[in-house]
Amino acid sequence: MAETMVEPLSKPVQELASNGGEPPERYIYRGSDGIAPSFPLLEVPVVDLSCFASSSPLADQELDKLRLAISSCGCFQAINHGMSNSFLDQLRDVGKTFFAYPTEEKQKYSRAVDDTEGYGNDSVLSENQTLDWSDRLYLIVNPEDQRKLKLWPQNPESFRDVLHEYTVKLKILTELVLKAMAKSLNLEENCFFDQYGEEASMIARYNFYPPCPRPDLILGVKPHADGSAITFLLQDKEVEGLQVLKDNQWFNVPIVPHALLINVGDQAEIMSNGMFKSPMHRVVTNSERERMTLAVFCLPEADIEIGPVEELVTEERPRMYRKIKNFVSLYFQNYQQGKRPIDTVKL
Ligand SMILES: O=C(O)CCC(=O)C(=O)O
Ligand SMILES: [Fe+2]
Repeated sequence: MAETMVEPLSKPVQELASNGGEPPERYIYRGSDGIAPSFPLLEVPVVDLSCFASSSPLADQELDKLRLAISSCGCFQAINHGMSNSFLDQLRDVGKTFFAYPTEEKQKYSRAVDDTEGYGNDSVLSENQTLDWSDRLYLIVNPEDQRKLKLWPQNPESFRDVLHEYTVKLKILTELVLKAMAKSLNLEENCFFDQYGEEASMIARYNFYPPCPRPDLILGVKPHADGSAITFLLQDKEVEGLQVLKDNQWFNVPIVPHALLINVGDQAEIMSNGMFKSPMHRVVTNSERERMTLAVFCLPEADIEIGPVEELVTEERPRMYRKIKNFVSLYFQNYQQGKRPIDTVKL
């Protein structure tokens, strides 16, 4: 995921927030899609993952729900994913504890100017880029031999174990979900998983959004679609902020306690020949409360060529995307220039 930086890292947003005053110009969002004072709520389907794990009589019904969800809004709330509430709380707690430390402690894990991994904020790739109102901790968690442990916080003490355990669990869930996505279209269950590969990468990103003095002018994350195959998002337990674009309108994504929000990324849209939608989404800020989320991006192995599954290319539905390897490298080149990376592989 090499990005080319044009200037050194800027101040943590957390410091800007605690210093008060008017936020710097570079954070003001100038998109035409504006930030209204309120938004309608999106009805995100809730899918019971336990129905896919065994030969449940409810499997067919749940597969229909899954297909409808990811071919319309591009995301669903996954419940019965096999992780306890207390474990999800621990995952949130280690992140919140880390971001609550003084800057010096966090900066032990700072990302290098020419890297994406570590503690830091929005990578500055162009002079006129609008910055996101968030600080992050971005870590490759899989394959395990690619972990850079020097960037993994040693405090709180349980941080590394908890994130490791989450990775192991999500690896299993990724396979389950990719197979269910194939079955929901009556395809051979391995058709997406084979393209994804056994040694796929998983990248974890803790997103920390300090309270923002101008939620009417500033976004936590600019509009984007994920470059992954699928993304798991552990939302903040109490504070909303995520919005999804549907029918050209922004909707708030509700918090479903104990659920994981799973969304389709560009690479699953490509593999499904556009049957599944990689939704545009963004994060709004609020002036009262901080918010923290944990996103895990699941990316197909970089040297496997991905492309639309042949069964999904028909006369009525011609091939929409060309085959591509290492989609992620192309992703960043286009994203910060305000282009949708997936458009560059459209036929
Ligand atoms: O924090 C959120 O709700 C979403 C973050 C997100 O979209 C991302 O990290 O790609
Ligand atoms: Fe995202």
